[in-house]
Amino acid sequence: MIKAEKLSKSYNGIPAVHQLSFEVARGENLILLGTSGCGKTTTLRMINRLIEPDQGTVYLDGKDIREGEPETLRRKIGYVLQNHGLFPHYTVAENVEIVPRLLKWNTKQVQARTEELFGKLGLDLSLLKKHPAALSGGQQQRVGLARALMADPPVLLMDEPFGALDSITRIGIRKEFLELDELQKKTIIMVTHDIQEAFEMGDRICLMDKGRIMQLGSPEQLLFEPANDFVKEFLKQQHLHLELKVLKVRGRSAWNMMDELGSEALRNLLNDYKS
Ligand SMILES: Nc1ncnc2c1ncn2[C@@H]1O[C@H](COP(=O)(O)OP(=O)(O)OP(=O)(O)O)[C@@H](O)[C@H]1O
Repeated sequence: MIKAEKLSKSYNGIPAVHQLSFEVARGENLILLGTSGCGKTTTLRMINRLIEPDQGTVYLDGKDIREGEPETLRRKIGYVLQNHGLFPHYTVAENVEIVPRLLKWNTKQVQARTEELFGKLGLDLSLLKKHPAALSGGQQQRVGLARALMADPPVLLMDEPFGALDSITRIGIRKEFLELDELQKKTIIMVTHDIQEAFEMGDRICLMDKGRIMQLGSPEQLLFEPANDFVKEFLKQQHLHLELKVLKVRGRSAWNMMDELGSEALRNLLNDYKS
């Protein structure tokens, strides 16, 4: 569905992203994970042409994204910005109507889609008249998602979508996102620096450092088959917690997994639970 081929981007001669290549299958959730400044946002923004790469190509369904107009591309790709990215001087209604207005939907269509999405996202319709500042962080984030989903784009890019929320709200809203039917079939690329979040939400994780991919693989692969010392070190502190998360998320028998993977730490922990 999405293929990035040897993407590079420098700012003032300093490389931010270097020769990055990856593919994302239809319906897959790919997480771009890494510390601040490793090039996650630059990578994400090269996919919807908010940033043009110095080198390399992005393909959407086999077609070079530079071939059409950026606006046409962005209708196929929803974008949830860091800190919700709502326009502060627009009401909530005006914010969510931006793309439908561009697509010249009539008022009835806009209203029906807004009501549908607000229902699914647990947002009260009375919020439509308010300005973003009058909403809680969780509500703002949901409105940001609603705005990105209005035209039902097949691809969704999310840049630290939960970054501004406190940790309790964050866990709750993450769970809601995972269960939302609107997101089930979408191809999602999400940026985060939160390791737990990456392991909970990603089908695959692209761990980056200094503009390069350190490892791209399933959560299990990163945990149990780290490609290098960087990956090992990056996950070290939270390893046990992540092992349990992987088991829970994948819904597989912990004992089978343990035999397959032979993880000593997990074996000890499960033995503790058993006794
Ligand atoms: N417009 C710009 N001008 C100059 N340098 C930039 C610009 N945008 C990004 N950079 C630099 O490029 C590098 C990668 O930035 P990027 O925002 O892609 O990283 P990131 O991993 O998303 O970081 P964060 O998690 O902090 O958002 C950083 O060193 C950053 O300072």
